[in-house]
Amino acid sequence: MAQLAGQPILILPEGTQRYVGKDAQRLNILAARIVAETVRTTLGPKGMDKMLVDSLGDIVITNDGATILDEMDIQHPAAKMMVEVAKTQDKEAGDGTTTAVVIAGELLRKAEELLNQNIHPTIIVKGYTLAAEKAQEILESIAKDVSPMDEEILMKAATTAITGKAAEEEREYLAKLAVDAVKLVAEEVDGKYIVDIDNIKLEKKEGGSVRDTQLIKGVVIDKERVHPGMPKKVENAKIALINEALEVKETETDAEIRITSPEQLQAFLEQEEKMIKEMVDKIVATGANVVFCQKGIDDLAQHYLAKAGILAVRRVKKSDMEKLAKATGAKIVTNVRDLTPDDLGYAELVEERKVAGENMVFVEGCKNPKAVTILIRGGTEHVVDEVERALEDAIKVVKDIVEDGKIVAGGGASEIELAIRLDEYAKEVGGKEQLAIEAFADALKVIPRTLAENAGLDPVDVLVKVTAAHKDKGATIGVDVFAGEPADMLERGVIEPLRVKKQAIKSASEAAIMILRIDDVIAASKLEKEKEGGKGPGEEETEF
Ligand SMILES: Nc1ncnc2c1ncn2[C@@H]1O[C@H](COP(=O)(O)OP(=O)(O)O)[C@@H](O)[C@H]1O
Ligand SMILES: [Mg+2]
Repeated sequence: MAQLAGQPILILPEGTQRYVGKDAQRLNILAARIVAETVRTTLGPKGMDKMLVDSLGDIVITNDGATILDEMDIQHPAAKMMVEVAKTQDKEAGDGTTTAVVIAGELLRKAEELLNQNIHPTIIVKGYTLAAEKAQEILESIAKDVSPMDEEILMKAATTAITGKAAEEEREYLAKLAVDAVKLVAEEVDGKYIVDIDNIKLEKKEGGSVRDTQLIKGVVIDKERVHPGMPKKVENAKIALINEALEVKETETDAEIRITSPEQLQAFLEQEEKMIKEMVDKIVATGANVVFCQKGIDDLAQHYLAKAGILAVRRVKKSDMEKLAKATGAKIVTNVRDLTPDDLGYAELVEERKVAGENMVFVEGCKNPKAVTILIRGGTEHVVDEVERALEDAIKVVKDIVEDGKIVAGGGASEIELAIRLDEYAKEVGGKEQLAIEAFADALKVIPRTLAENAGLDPVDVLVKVTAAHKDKGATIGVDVFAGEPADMLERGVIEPLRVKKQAIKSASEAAIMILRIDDVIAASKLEKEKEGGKGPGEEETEF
C-alpha cells in the first residue's frame, strides 16, 4: 500500500497476501524443503513406509514417493511444484521419484546458504543450469552399455527397483514376473526395442499370497458371465465388443404410452421382446460367440444370448474394453445394428475361472500376443496395492533398460561420482558461478547420505569412505546398506537405468531453478474465495 498525498492506493483486493524478494524466496524454499524432508525417510531399501489416512478414513501404506505426495493433498504453491517433480519423474522414467524430490530439496537448501552469503539468485540459477547440463554429460559417460535382453541385468535392475517395497522373499519372484512381462510385450523396430507398457494389465485380487501372483498371456477381466446357462469356456472365440445396453430402451422424452386393453399390453411387450431378439440375432448372425458389453444386459437379452450359446459379460470397464480391443483386434461398436463379422476379435480361449472364490474371465491366446496381464494376489488390500506399485516400478525400470540398453550403478555411486566430477568442473568455470556449481555437487551427496542414514549407519563416516574409494576404485562404488560399507554396486547387483538418473537430476534441477527465480508471491485472499464459493443456492434468502 503506497501513500500519495495522504491517500492510500490499493492495487490489490483487501486480504491479498504478498511476499517480495528474500521473504518470498525463503518461504518457497521452506515449503519445498518440507516436502522433500517428508519423503526422505522412505529412500532406499531400508527406508520406512508412510501411512496415509484420507478424510474418509481410507488408509494407504506405502514407500513410494509419488504415491505419498499424491495422497497428501498439498496446498502451498512451491510445495506443489515438488509434487510435480515426482509426477514428471514417474511419467518419464517410472522410478526415482523420491530421489528426484530429495535432490530438489537439497538443491534448495544449498541455494539458501548461498542466498545468506548475499549471492544473487541469478548467479545461483546460472551455476545450477551449467551444473545440471554437465551432470547429464557425466552420466552418459559413466553409463555402461548392456544388451537390452540380458536377463541377468534386467533381473538385477527390477530387484533394485523393488527393494524396500516388497518383502525380501518375494522380491525375486516379482522381479521375474516384471521381466517376463516386459520381454513378452517388447517389439523390435529397426533393431531397437520398444515397450508399450499399456500392453501389460495389472489386475488385483485380494486373497491367497503374493506368491500366487501370476503372469497370464492375455487379458483378465474381473467380471463373471451374466447367465449360468452360458458356456463357461469358449475355444476359438470370436469376440464382439459392444458399447450399447442390450436392454429395452427407456423412452428418452416424456412420452406417455396409454395402454387401454390387455391385448394392447400384450402387443407392447411382444414388441419389446422382438427388439431385444433382433439385437441378439444380429450378434449371432456375425458369428460371435463371446460378447463383452460396456453397459447392461437385461434378463431377456441374457436369455437369448444363453440360448445361442454365447458367453456374455456386462458392465466391463472402459479401460478393459480398450485393452480387449487392442488384444483381440476387435472394434468397439456403439450400435449393435452396425456390427459386422469384421468387427469381431479373436482369442484361442475365453474362460471363466474361480479366483479367490470369485469368478473372473480369462481371455487367452489373443490375436495380439503382446497383451499380457499380471494377476496380483496378496493377503490384504494394502499388500496387493503395494505389490502393484512395486511391479509398476519394476516394469518401468525393465522397459527403460530394454529400450535404452544403458545402466548406472545405484546405492549413491553415481551421485558421488557426479559430485566429484562437478567439483572439478566448478574450478574450470571459476567466477561466482563456481560456488553455485560446488553447491550443486554437494547437494547430490544427499542420496548416499540418506541411504546411509535410513539404514542406521553413520552418514559422515560412510560418505568419507565412499568418496575415498571412488578415487582408487572407480565410479561404481556406493553404499551397501546391508553390509554397512562401501562396495562395488555393479558387483552387488544394485543397478539402475541411466534414464532414471538423468531424469531425476533434470526434474530436480528444473524445479529448484524455477523456485529460485520467484521473488514475488501474490496470493488472493482465501477469505474472498470462500465468500464467493460458499454462496450456495438459496443461502442468501435464509439470511432474511
Ligand atoms: N541393495 C541396495 N543397496 C544400496 N542402495 C540401494 C539398494 N537397492 C536400492 N538402492 C538405492 O535406493 C535408491 C532408491 O530408493 P527408492 O526408495 O526406490 O526411491 P526412488 O523413489 O527414488 O526410486 C536408489 O538410489 C538405489 O540405488
Ligand atoms: Mg525406486
